Amino acid sequence: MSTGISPLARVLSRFLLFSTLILALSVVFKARSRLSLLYPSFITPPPTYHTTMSYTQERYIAELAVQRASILTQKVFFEKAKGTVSKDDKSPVTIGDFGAQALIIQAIRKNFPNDDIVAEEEASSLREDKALSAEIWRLVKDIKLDDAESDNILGGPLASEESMLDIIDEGKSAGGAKGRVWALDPIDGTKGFLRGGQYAVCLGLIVDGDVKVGAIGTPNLPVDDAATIDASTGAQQADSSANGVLFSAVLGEGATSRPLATGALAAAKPISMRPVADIAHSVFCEGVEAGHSAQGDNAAVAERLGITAPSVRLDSQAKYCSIARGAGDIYLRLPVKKDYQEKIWDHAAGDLIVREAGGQVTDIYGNRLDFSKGRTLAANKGVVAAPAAFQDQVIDAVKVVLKL
Ligand SMILES: Nc1ncnc2c1ncn2[C@@H]1O[C@H](COP(=O)(O)O)[C@@H](OP(=O)(O)O)[C@H]1O
Ligand SMILES: [Mg+2]
Ligand SMILES: [Mg+2]
Ligand SMILES: [Mg+2]
Repeated sequence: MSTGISPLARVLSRFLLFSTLILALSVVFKARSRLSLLYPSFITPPPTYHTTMSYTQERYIAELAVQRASILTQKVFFEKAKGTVSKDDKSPVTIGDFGAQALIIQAIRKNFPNDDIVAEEEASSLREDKALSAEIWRLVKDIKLDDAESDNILGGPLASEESMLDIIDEGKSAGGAKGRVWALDPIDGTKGFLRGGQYAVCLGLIVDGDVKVGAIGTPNLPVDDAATIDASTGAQQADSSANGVLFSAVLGEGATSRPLATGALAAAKPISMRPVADIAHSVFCEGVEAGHSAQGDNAAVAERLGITAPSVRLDSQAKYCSIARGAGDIYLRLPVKKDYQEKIWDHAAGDLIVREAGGQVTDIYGNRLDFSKGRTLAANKGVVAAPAAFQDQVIDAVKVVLKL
């Protein structure tokens, strides 16, 4: 049966419908583009403004994580659980190094799961040494901050011995010039730690090759920023016996120190390098270990600068922290071995803390440390840190002594 509509009428009506649709669409587009001249936001999404990131959360997590790991290192020291294994670079690796690395990586993973991590230690030797692994787990499993909320923020206790080993191995990133990379030295100055001297728990955040955040725990430095330095023991001497400091910095926002606490963070105060009128009256820091510290060359540089005060010898990034709060003025780390490449975890946090406290940090040629080259500072040799106004003068002396 016929419907009464001819095929021609059907084609015509479809054509009409189609052209009405096209017309309607063009009217809408015209109106939108006109409107967008007056109210761009009507069409275009509002522009996103890239303000300077404050890294508040990163600083907070770094400080808390370093604080919790420092509690472990102290526990390990006081229990005298000094089991060590040998590593390729012959530096002792202790229970504290592995345990602190696991605790800090867990905190980073919990809060910033997509970030890369470059950490000093790896778990392969532990997987072969079941007794050492079990001993580390015994000490790590109960470590927590007194403040439950803060501890929760870090992810609470680790789940198991096996997951602890896996977490330790999450610090194997290659680093480089792109993205967010945490540089972690769970115990810097392991030899100082074993001697009961200075050591530091160090964590830095590098974004696109630039250090943005640094946090360092120094459990054996006096809380008092103004404590005097005893050159013979290489440590600051405080009137009170309160030890344990947490330093931190964010690029462009200054450096602070606060007492290392066992729960929530203690109150922080700003720190800065002390004013130096004449470089000859300054004090310089250097490493204790002759294998890392060219003490003869350092002394020759000091002599050229007219410095007569004896050097202060400290292990670890406690040297950066000390000059950043005015306990000493210059840090000299001239190369001992020609081919040695400094590791990024030995410098990232300290470099930023000193610069934010009014200092300058360069290599022996006067070039800024370049954290974009991977796991090492492949583009630099040695380290020289000094009050910014005197950096050139110190570098000139270094160049003469090292015949650069
Ligand atoms: N030949 C060398 N030159 C410079 N630094 C070296 C070195 N051999 C090892 N180191 C590094 O020196 C760090 C200690 O520095 P300092 O002597 O200032 O305390 C060690 O960190 P760890 O103790 O974390 O292994 C290690 O990475
Ligand atoms: Mg080491
Ligand atoms: Mg180190
Ligand atoms: Mg270390």
